[in-house]
Amino acid sequence: MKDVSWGLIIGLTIGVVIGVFLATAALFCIRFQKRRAQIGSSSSRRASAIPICTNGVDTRTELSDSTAGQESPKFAEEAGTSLWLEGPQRKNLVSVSGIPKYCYKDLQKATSNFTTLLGQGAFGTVYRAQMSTGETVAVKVLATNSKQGEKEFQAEVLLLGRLHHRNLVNLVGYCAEKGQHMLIYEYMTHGSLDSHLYSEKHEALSWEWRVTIALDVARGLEYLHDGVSSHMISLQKLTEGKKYSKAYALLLFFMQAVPPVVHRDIKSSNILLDQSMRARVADFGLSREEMVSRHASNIRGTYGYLDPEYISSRSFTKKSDVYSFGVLLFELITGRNPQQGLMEYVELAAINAEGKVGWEEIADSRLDGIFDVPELNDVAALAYKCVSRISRKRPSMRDMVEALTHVVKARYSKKHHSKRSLPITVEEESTDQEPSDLRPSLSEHYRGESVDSLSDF
Ligand SMILES: Nc1ncnc2c1ncn2[C@@H]1O[C@H](COP(=O)(O)OP(=O)(O)OP(=O)(O)O)[C@@H](O)[C@H]1O
Repeated sequence: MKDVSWGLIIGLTIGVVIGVFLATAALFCIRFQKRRAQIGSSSSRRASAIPICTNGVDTRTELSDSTAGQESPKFAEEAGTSLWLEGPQRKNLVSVSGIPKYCYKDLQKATSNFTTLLGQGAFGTVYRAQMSTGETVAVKVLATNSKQGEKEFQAEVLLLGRLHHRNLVNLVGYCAEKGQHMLIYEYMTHGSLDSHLYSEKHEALSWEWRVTIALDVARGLEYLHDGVSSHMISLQKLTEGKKYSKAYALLLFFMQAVPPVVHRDIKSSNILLDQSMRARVADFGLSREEMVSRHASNIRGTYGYLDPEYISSRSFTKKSDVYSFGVLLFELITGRNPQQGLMEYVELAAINAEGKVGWEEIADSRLDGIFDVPELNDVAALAYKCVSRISRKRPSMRDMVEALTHVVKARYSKKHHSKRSLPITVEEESTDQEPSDLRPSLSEHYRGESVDSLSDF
């Protein structure tokens, strides 16, 4: 009798759970269809029609502007939902991943037959493409000597397409035709950070802007390292203000959740600056089989930024990225190239600096002494923790986001101590939401320009 009633209870419970699950799934489908219809018909501020090749036939599909990034969550949602359920595309990898597939001939035309060269990297050649829709993108044509097969390429595209953050150079499409593999990225108007630090073509970046860039990079890396937990915050945001129902937000969350990604090649040439001079991490999520350091066999990465522990153990971890990030911070402070003895210079300065003070000695001469000394010391002390030889003593990227945010907030409150009328919107801050009033305004990214106004972008 006891057995029968237990069986009944278990049976009923399973029945109820399955029933609830099916009802919820049905609700999702209805909401998705509705949402898809809305997205399809909405004339989003940034939306543009991009020709997309599907099963060999050109179709036009709504796609948000690549520059939208995280400022507008529409891109991820549109890619994730509107394309995902497309009937005819269902069998196509493009529709499953939600990543638009571009036609070779369109890209050929948009790059004037691959002549609009932006540069050459370890993975291939990058071109600027002006699409017929008016959108500008960067096309990375992967080197044909790559050992990567079709499946690996598709897997890479699938992963990259799931990573979306405003401090990443997001993938907006791909092309696999005529034996070529291409990745299409958002176009970064202001080029790479290293050109701003070292090229006379650009004015020197102000100290304040350097800190802002550091915080941007920290946020991008934090997202890569703790992707899923960052999404927890996004989930919270999705449900805020009843923009989406909890169930719908939960589904979006699971569709976008990504495994942690270790970058493996953080360096100033992999930090690109967008039209607002906002820093974004590039070249993440790419398989790096070919990317072997010129200086040591089987070591992948770039000389000058390599974690010494990785060199000895051959095991690359998130903390190896933290090390490279520390080097990048010192690069921002000193304006010196890590491949030309930066860390030796830092180690010498560390003897005098005793950890927390005296780092101003190594400040970039292009700053002309215009920086807040305690702030520079704080950032240098943080950088020094990142480059600790013992990886477990290094902070996490989350710690770095917190610490750098604190530096910026302290600056803000110091500056506005006497101007109490301006509010500090501390609550605004989260891992993927920029507290815009903590950033110098656009006109202030070059050295010597006033940063009294903290106006929004
Ligand atoms: N999305 C983009 N927008 C604008 N310029 C870009 C973009 N992606 C790359 N570039 C430019 O193209 C050039 C080559 O970039 P790529 O990332 O392939 O190589 P790299 O970072 O210079 O070197 P490596 O591959 O060794 O890291 C660089 O000058 C870079 O600034």
